[in-house]
Amino acid sequence: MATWGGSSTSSSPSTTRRSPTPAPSRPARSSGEAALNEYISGVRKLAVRVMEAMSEGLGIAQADALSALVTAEGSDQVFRVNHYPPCRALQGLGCSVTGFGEHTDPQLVSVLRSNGTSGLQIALRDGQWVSVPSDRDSFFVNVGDSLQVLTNGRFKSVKHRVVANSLKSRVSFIYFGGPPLAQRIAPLPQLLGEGEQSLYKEFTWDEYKKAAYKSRLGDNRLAQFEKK
Ligand SMILES: O=C(O)CCC(=O)C(=O)O
Ligand SMILES: [Fe+2]
Repeated sequence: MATWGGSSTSSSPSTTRRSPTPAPSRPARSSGEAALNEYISGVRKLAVRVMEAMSEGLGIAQADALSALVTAEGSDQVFRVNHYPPCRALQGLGCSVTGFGEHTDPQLVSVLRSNGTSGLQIALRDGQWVSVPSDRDSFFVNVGDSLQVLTNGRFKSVKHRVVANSLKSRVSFIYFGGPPLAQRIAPLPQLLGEGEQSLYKEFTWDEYKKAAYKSRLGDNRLAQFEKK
């Protein structure tokens, strides 16, 4: 299938930026950079709140049991801007072109906002694709593979993709909250019930990232770390 736009193609420039943690240590060089830093710090706070609510929902007494991994010194955070130009050739054809192929995000949590143009879809358990409403004032929070492991599968990383729009350009801004490279990714001990074993082999975030880069986007990257 053809791919249209997205962060990996040169036809539509996009930006991947590693965010300083927790806050920039030097003054911003421009008002644009200052605004970007402010935005990143805001969505990071949102990610922390969501992870705290998840801990609470899981009955974990320690509120920051999950969120501490994204606030930790050296946490691995990425901010990405994707641009999908309109694919006018599709108009009236009743078919679609992939903008960003199906995948799960490897980090703990992703916080996405778009310019209000539709295109993002998630896969339901039965494999059916459903569109995520393209409200520019809403945030879409996605569970990543690492959070699936930390919760021993209680939260699942959801497969998603982007389908190009025939009329409007789509721009998305995504904050990916990852742990420090040396962080061991394993189910939280306080979460495991009596006799409950981890569903996954042990690995660090660095090992998982390296394995993810070696795999293809659409591969089930967690599969090689699942205990058989
Ligand atoms: O651009 C989008 O809406 C989603 C992109 C995405 O899933 C990603 O960058 O991981
Ligand atoms: Fe993604």
